[in-house]
Amino acid sequence: MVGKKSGRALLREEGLQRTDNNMEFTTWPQVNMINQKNYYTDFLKRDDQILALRLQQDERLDRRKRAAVDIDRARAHGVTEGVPYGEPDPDQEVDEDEPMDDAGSENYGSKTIILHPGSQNLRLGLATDALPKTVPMVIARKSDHSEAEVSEPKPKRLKTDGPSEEWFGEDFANQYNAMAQDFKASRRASKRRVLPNSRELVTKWNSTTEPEIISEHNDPLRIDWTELPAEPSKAPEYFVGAPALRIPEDSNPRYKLSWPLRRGWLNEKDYYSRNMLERDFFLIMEESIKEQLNLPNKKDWSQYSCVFIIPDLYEKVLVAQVLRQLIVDFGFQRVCFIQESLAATFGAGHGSACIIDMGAEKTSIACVEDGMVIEDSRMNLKYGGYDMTETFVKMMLFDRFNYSDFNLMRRHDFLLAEELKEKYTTMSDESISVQQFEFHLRAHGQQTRKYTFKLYDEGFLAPMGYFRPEIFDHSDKLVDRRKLVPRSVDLYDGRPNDPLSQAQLAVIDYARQNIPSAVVAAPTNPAAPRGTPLPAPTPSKPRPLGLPSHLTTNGENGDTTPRSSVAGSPPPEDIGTPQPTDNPTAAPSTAPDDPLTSQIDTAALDRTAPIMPLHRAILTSIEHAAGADDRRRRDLLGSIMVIGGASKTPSLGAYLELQLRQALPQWPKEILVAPPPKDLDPAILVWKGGSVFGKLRMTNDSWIGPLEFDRLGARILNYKCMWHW
Ligand SMILES: Nc1ncnc2c1ncn2[C@@H]1O[C@H](COP(=O)(O)OP(=O)(O)OP(=O)(O)O)[C@@H](O)[C@H]1O
Repeated sequence: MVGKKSGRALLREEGLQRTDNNMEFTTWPQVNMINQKNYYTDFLKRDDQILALRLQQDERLDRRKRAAVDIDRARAHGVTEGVPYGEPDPDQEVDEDEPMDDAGSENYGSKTIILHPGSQNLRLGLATDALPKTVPMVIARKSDHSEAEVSEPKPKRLKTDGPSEEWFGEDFANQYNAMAQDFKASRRASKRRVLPNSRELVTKWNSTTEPEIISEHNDPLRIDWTELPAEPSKAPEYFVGAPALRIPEDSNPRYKLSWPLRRGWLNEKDYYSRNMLERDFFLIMEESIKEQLNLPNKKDWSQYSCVFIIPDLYEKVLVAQVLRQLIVDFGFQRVCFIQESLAATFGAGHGSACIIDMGAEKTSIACVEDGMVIEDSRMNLKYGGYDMTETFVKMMLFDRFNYSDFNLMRRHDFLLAEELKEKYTTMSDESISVQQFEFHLRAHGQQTRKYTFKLYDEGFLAPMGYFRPEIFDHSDKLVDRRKLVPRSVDLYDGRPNDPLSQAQLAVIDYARQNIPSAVVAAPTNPAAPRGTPLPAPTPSKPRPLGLPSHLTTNGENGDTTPRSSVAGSPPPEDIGTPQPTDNPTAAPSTAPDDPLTSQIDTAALDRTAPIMPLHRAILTSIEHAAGADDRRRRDLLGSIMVIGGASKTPSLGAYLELQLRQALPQWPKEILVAPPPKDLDPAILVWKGGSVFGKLRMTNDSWIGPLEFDRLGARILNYKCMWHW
């Protein structure tokens, strides 16, 4: 047996046993292995070891002590005055969700500011206000040129000579004609009268009718342009909000307009430095609080709390920066965050709903149940009211609109386009026929021109773009994405950690397969021009509408196991940690053990604009929320609520309902699309929800104060968000 051991092993054994010189084998202290059976630690397992929870506990104790002192004082006062103190009923529980207005001597919400920034509009107000103030989310800064002088006209003309049918390229012409044909067919099918030459009537009239010139004193509705001092050097450095939009194009000095938020992201395309971009973003809010809420002195802001409303699929880097700004620079007493969809349910007073928020440049969809956003149902589609405006203008120009110089980059043209869209787009096909309208073009320093024009189906086909988004121009939606603002990554493993959902992955998958213009080439291949589609992904099997796409996203490998929620215990230092800015693509592209990110190259997320037809997206979101639970599916299908400014297009809800019913014929009676209750303006519903939230007692748990921020920085969000941060 001994002979079988190697000589070296024998020597080692012998050496270990030899103590004949009475010396230890090593002077290094020997640590014995811990017996795993008896091993125990409560490190980070008790609430009192977590600063955020400890402070919260202390605050509660303080409040109780103060209340006890108040009661003692009231009792003593009662004795001296001879009026007995009315003891509270000990059996009566305090309703944590009850608004705080009754809680103190002063009106609680009057010192809470609600901020909801959007791509086009910032909404802000005090929690006690019935309605928010709406400020265009734009800033004008002194510059050598106006924005229209330095950028190409919008809608983008691919060809400027030749007939207007060729201006926007063959793709647009084909899609527009196909939509018009389908519309004609559907009108015939529903027994509506269709005249064969309607479009010819429109193009003929528009191409031959000249505008009428109206002298300034005969124009009753002149624009109030923003006035500038006669001496250019005394002109203010910047203007914010509506006055910025009213600065004449030819002003001296020139001003250039910037929109720091685009498509719900920071606008990296129009800025050259992250500092400038963030400075403008916060400056618009700061000036608006000063002016609109009448709080000119920043020192007073320390008495105010702030509820900040963020998208459902937010970017951690931005939220972390907002927290820093609100606490450190604005000096608010405390700050809390709430997601848009959840705020919408608060505003509407519903516990559960499927919220479709159609804004200017993004449309978000999420299912909310019992006060929680269902994580895997969240979607953020990059189209909205602006895409519809642009498409409407394109369609009119295609049909020889007599104001052929239309350019949405010019301030007065942008405002005019918004006006025409609000007046003449509709999704009710009853009102479609060749009709004559007029508008006034009021440009600074020029006489007013009155145009008379004809419209046929353009006002119907433009909002149809939500259901056939190939017609929208997606070409510049991802230009310069991640140029300035890096993606958030986990501090420990360096993996991207912004929230993502199965529903959003399904959208990206759809866009890659079906909408080539939504996909841009990988930046690693410098030879490929922007806008070149990615190499075609493996073709997926056609997916019928309504089939749970969470079962088909992995479908390539036959894995049809439903995914569990993304939720899990947050990594301890999981904050919006930026990675180096100059190469986003340097991020580890897949996270093999994360079921979500392992499905897709995460760098590819930035190269695909999430685009999907609206009705299809809603069903996909609901499928991810409901899974195999039919009761939940039925509930969600019956509580679809369409909100946001772009949802105000007449009859959009009814048309959407029809599309959903056609897509899911097996659930005809369950599907219900409703506007917000009580005639609430759909554009301000989210803000309204934020104001309700700001007045709830329970929000006390999500407030973040300067002390907590000082100690933990943005990591505090791990403990203070109502959802998995
Ligand atoms: N009556 C109306 N009819 C059609 N569209 C409208 C109407 N009123 C406003 N809109 C559109 O609503 C959009 C603005 O909506 P909203 O203020 O909700 O957007 P936002 O919150 O600024 O943007 P986002 O959600 O994309 O960040 C604009 O495109 C505007 O043209």
